[in-house]
Amino acid sequence: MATAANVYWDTYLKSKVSSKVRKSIRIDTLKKVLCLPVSHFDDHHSGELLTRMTNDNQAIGKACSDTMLSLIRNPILALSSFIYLLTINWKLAIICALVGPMTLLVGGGFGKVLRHNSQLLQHRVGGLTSVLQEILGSSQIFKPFGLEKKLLQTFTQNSDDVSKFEIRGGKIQASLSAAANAVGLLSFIVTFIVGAYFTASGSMTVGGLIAFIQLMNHLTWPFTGLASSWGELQQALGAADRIFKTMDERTEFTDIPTHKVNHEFTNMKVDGLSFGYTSSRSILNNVSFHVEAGQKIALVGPSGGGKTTIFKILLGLYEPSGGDIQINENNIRDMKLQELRGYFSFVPQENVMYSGTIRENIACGRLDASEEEIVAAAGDANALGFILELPEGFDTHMGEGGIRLSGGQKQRISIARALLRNAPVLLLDEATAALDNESERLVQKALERLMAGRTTIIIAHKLSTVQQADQIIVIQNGRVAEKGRHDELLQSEGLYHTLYKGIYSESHLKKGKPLYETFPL
Ligand SMILES: Nc1ncnc2c1ncn2[C@@H]1O[C@H](COP(=O)(O)OP(=O)(O)OP(=O)(O)O)[C@@H](O)[C@H]1O
Repeated sequence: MATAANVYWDTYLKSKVSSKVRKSIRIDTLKKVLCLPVSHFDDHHSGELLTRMTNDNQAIGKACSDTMLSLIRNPILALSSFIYLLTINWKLAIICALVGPMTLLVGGGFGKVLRHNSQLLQHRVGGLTSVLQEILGSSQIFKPFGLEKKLLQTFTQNSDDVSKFEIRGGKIQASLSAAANAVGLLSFIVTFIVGAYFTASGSMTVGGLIAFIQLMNHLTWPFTGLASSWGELQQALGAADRIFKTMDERTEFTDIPTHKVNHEFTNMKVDGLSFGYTSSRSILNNVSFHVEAGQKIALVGPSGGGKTTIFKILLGLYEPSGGDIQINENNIRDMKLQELRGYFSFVPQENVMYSGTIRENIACGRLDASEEEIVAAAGDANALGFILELPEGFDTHMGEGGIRLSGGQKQRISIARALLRNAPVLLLDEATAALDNESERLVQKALERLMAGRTTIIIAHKLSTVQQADQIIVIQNGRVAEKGRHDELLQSEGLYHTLYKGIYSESHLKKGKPLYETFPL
């Protein structure tokens, strides 16, 4: 009964400790990840961060239970056995105890190699996880393009690489165990020979030798076990190194901040803005424009010119390398990031949906919004109709395993979020994906409501949006090529005129309607 209870508590407590440690590391790592700047995600594969949260976390959890226990328990066992053996024959006990330093030497040597291998292995596991993530998230593309074979090949190559380091790790661990056992066996043989000599010379009885040999096992196996545990500890320390590396990364915030919307907005001045994602390539050069409260500003220009980059800087996702941005006459460099972000609602082109209910997805706009406010935002975003038609309405689950919404429906959820946020400046990256007429009409109406009375900066693709703007800023190769209203820019016959002609002229000859509905090309 006592043994059964002992086994129960031993297993239960070890798993409890391991689980608590893993949970705490998982949460601390995620807290850190949430505070990392966007640039970190440009340079690191998400698979790497995933392995920190899974494999590395697992290794540390194990080390904190089984390994740590054996590192504490085994020396105590060895020490008590040693004291007992001393009472039988102190000379033989000292010879026998030499097993200790020898196994520790073996454990230390192999442990270093194991730690290095574990670093290399986890790096490859990170790569493999990233490849797997990409494959799982791209079924809409790899199936029509018939990429199954190519993806399998890429995955197999990465998997082979992981397997190579796993097998190498197994070999090192096996060598460590074999060497520790060999040391144990050697110590047994030496003790037996010396013991036999002591017995023959009369300084030890046969009974004493038999008792000694039976008991010495309790001295040698804790040490051989210690060598394996040492190896495991080294692998866990490798995992801890990687987690600490993430923990030491530079963050945007020291702790998860509280965000609040800033309702007061009078103007924004962007003066001589310069920026490059890397020091070797400049993306924005001396970009300047002013925005007054209530204005609609359209950013247009050829692809890759830097329009989205301007949004990223306004949202504080990247720091400008030169120039100034002032909001209400205050330089954004002197603001906290949460204060800066509090001026904006952002509607991206790609509508990101989280797993959770439709209600939760809309409430991302303002987490403390009431049910009435959520319903009203859905109504204004023309989303209420389709939400109420769903069997579970606002409680319908989205994301993996949940409902899949159409492109237009997702856009309307995104608009509802922005309406709920009710920030004074709207940053809108107009969608280029074509919707059917009815869906387009519903999205357009929702956007009109969202923009009404709100300062708006739009990365514009639709001709109608551009024509209605108070100011059009044409961005080309990271510079402001032209600024002005639609008519003024057409008259000046610059880049805007060329882009406009490109979408308008041919159809104008035919039906008086634009050839393309998006602008610019
Ligand atoms: N995270 C990044 N790291 C490095 N370069 C980037 C990054 N994001 C964008 N770029 C580069 O910056 C340049 C400007 O990109 P940006 O997305 O701002 O252009 P854009 O005018 O919005 O283009 P589009 O109209 O096609 O969306 C491009 O050459 C792009 O390759």
